[in-house]
Amino acid sequence: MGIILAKLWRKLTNKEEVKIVLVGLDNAGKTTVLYKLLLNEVVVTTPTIGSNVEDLGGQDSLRTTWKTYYIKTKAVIMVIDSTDRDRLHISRAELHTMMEDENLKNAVLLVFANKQDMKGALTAAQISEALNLTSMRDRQWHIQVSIRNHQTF
Ligand SMILES: Nc1nc2c(ncn2[C@@H]2O[C@H](COP(=O)(O)OP(=O)(O)OP(=O)(O)O)[C@@H](O)[C@H]2O)c(=O)[nH]1
Ligand SMILES: [Mg+2]
Repeated sequence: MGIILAKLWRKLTNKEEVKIVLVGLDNAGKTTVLYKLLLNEVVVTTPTIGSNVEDLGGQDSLRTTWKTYYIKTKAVIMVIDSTDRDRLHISRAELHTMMEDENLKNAVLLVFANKQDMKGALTAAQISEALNLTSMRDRQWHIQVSIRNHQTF
């Protein structure tokens, strides 16, 4: 995760400061991912690249606040609980609605298919299809599965 993001940041920013928002439904794993991310950032990223990471709460009532963070956002990371099949359609709706926001017109998108260590986790291809990622033709997007091993949890 750290390496991928470091590459993404470098590619995106050429060492400029970049704002990334981290979204996803409640329980997707955003705070967990952010914690891992910040540990990597302290060691690898901070000395060379400024960054501003926002982890936005995913509960239903909090999702309307997401858009207040979009201004000047260069990248969106949407964390998905890969076992949460029943709510993938909600993630899809939230994703497509948010990416229509004018402030996110040029933002790149990383879908992070989290909880791959859990039984019944959907694959990147299945999640990609459920989220209808291929419909986003003018968007630079990538889907990444988590590579966390089971012992971590
Ligand atoms: N097995 C497993 N559990 C995970 C993984 N990532 C997160 N979790 C667990 O999922 C639960 C929710 O994680 P959080 O990081 O709090 O989720 P969140 O997206 O920040 O949730 P909100 O703050 O409510 O929006 C916690 O119990 C985590 O330990 C993972 O990759 N595998
Ligand atoms: Mg959280």
